[in-house]
Amino acid sequence: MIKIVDLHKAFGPHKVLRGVNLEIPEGKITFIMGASGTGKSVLLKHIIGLISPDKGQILIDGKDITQLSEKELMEVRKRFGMLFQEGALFDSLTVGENVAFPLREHTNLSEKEIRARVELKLSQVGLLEAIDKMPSELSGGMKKRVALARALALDPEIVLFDEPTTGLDPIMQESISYLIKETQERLKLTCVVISHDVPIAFAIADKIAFLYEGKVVEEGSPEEIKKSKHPFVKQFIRALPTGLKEEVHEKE
Ligand SMILES: Nc1ncnc2c1ncn2[C@@H]1O[C@H](COP(=O)(O)OP(=O)(O)OP(=O)(O)O)[C@@H](O)[C@H]1O
Repeated sequence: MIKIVDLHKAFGPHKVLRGVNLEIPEGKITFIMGASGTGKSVLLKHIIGLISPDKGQILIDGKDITQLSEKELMEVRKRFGMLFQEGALFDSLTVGENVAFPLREHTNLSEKEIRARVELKLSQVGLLEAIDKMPSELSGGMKKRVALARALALDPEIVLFDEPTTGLDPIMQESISYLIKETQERLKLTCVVISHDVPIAFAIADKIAFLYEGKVVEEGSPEEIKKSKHPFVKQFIRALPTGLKEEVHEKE
């Protein structure tokens, strides 16, 4: 289990996180939602120790990772898979080489073992046939699938997703969401997903937490969130178009 306790982070005068408290249950999908610029990505980066807080704790199985050395953090990070917003495949490497990349970086597996693992991970996302293709030959959704295969290459226990469906058409969004859900259930992963997508969160999340003004203001199952009385949460889940949502948000 990941427990975030009273987390504070400012960049200069800009206080982004102002006392975040959140429990992320093991073997479940937790969505972190909130308006643009509220600090969702900053929070995610704290969870893997890429940013250290001004105050507060991140407990992973009871151990506070904010107190670890860089070397100890590297060990903790081996338990994580990450799928960043831009997908970030290496354009000059084939799909197979992209998935092999973390295996070459972090393991001593033989070439034969790497090939077998890459084939397994690509077949888990339904893209084995693309193994020798270049990223430029793939659609946006296929790239996300490859990025997911790469995030799963090291058999992580915890996978962090930063907006996994952004930039995809609605059909592809749904397909990637169900792939995440199906993979999470099959591999019993702990998933943390940052997303703006309310229907997808309601469809696949076990838990949803809303970040607003630097704090978690609402958390619970999708059913509980639907009944939220918090004005921001109510507005957000009414799924107004983004521009409009920000206008309403500013007027508050
Ligand atoms: N390294 C940094 N230095 C200075 N400011 C930063 C840094 N990282 C993030 N910020 C600021 O922190 C705020 C929160 O950023 P963050 O990327 O976490 O937002 P977000 O909620 O993920 O937004 P979006 O939904 O648009 O991705 C922003 O105002 C951003 O400019």
